[in-house]
Amino acid sequence: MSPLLEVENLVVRYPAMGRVRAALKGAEPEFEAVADVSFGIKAGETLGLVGESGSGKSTIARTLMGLKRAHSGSIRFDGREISDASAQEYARLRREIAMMWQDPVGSLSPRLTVGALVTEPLKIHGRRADRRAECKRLLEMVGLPANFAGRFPHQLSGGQARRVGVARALALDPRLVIADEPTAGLDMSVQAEVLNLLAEMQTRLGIAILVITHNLNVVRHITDRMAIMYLGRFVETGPTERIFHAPCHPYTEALLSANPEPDPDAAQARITLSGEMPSPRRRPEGCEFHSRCQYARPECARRAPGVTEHGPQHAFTCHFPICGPSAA
Ligand SMILES: Nc1ncnc2c1ncn2[C@@H]1O[C@H](COP(=O)(O)OP(=O)(O)OP(=O)(O)O)[C@@H](O)[C@H]1O
Repeated sequence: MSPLLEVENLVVRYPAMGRVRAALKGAEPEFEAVADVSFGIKAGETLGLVGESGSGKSTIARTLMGLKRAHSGSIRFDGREISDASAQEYARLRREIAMMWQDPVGSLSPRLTVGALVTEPLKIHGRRADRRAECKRLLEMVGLPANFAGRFPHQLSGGQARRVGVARALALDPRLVIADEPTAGLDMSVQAEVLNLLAEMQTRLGIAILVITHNLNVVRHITDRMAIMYLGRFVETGPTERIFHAPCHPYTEALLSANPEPDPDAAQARITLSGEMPSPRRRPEGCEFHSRCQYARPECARRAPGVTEHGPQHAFTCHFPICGPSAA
């Protein structure tokens, strides 16, 4: 089955500073927030995008939604190139690609009722439907009683607001949902409820989901595959369970070790990364992770690593991986 979404060699740039200032300083006027990223997602599959703040996750989401233009590379949705789509075409595409924003209460208009919020996408896209019946159907689908339609966002708990966000995202029967930090700010028990809901929606509706998160528990709970981002690049990609069991990239190892684990032995093995992620405005020479890598050798500062395939759908970029010989 060919992927529903195929991204190839995507590069997204932002202005580094004012153009005149950049020219005066002899600096590059733009920098790459996303640098040569490729991935695909099939219908019914969930891909997790993980990385520290500033690694470029939201920029990928914004580019897929047509809110930011790609500098180069290709984005194909259902076989169609969409990276150069017009604003009108993107407006149509939003029926098929839905976004679940990070802050559900903040992203829901405070003056609209839940009923109006959930059915607003139908109105925007001129879809004829019995809105009251659609609202009931969507609320029931996400486990909320129909009488929630009369409530306002401030009357919802965090978990209920997240459910309304899911219902709204599903209103137009999308084929791809981009979920930005779907559990941020929720208690552990509510997080599990929301994740179960997403997993259930995916199985029931066969949609593809791209989950963007810092939270590795979220990734482990609902994704089939994961991509670890550092400075706008993927440093490791592969099946989620495989990476959790045997990561190859030292950055992945450090992220996994920092994940809260009930097992005290695992907690002792926590790796603390030195310093902060460098700025993509001034990329380090060689391997871009070398300044923070506990295994770095002189060669790492000199030469950027290429992509190494390590078994089915598993790949990484590191000169001295921690996973041993390829299991391909
Ligand atoms: N509008 C913008 N103009 C200039 N630089 C930007 C803009 N938006 C993001 N950046 C920069 O691009 C890089 C990637 O940012 P991005 O928000 O995509 O990262 P992220 O991984 O989603 O972070 P977070 O988890 O905090 O949302 C960062 O260096 C950020 O400072």
